[in-house]
Amino acid sequence: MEDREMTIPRALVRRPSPRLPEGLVTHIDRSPVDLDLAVRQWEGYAAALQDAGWTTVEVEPAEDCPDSVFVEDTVVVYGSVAVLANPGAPERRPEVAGTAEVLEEHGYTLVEIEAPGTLDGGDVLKHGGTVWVGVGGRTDVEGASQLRAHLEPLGADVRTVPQTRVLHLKSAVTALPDGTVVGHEPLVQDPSVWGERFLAVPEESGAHVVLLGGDRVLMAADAPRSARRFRERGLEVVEVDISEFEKLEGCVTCLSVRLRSLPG
Ligand SMILES: CN(C)C(=N)NCCC[C@H](N)C(=O)O
Repeated sequence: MEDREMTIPRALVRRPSPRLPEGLVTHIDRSPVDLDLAVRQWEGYAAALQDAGWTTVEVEPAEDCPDSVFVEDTVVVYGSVAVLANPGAPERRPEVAGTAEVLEEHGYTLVEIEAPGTLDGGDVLKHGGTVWVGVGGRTDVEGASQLRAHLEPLGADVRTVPQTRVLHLKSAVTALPDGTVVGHEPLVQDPSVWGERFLAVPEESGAHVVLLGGDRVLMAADAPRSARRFRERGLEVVEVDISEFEKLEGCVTCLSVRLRSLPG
């Protein structure tokens, strides 16, 4: 693999299904989703990635899968290995094939989480060589241990974290570029897992950041106080409105999979 290829920043995204409004809700009450607005918000999200220098790669849309826009849940990418998820919600399992296809075309080595283990990509937070896996919701102990078996030979330090208060681990916490783990405390099961590196943020959506490279982060527009704190820490914050996806327990992380080392 050439160095140039190692550094092309690309991100998988998947256009919303016309059935998006039927997407799953688990921890919140259902409210109507405006499909046209959702499509515009998705386009705005993809444009924000592109403006930040990312080439977006579209996974073939899965029209019959309401939650398929949340492409993050279908895979965990580590270097040139793609660990295909076995989503904890059976209705989401057909989403995985489309992600597998595009990653195979791009030269990734595919491995998979096999039943009876379950694992959703949204339960996996990576930073540096550490991989935290939220267990207790969509991801079970067996799924987490299969992930460990795939990633530890690659040098990852895989740690499990209890996770039941929200849908996914990354609904509760994500990491800033310097490795600070941000979370809205009422939703974080055990902040002591992260010790000194944990930073409480005042809004639920303030806990969700996508790292765009350097000091730039992408986050939802409905967490202005958290955004201000990040700016005070020297970060450049890009905000996008994703209200329609939040109605389905989605957040900014769920809508893409960043491929820093995509070969070819
Ligand atoms: C970090 N998060 C939250 C995610 N990666 N995924 C959100 C999936 C939402 C979907 N309605 C579902 O219930 O599966």
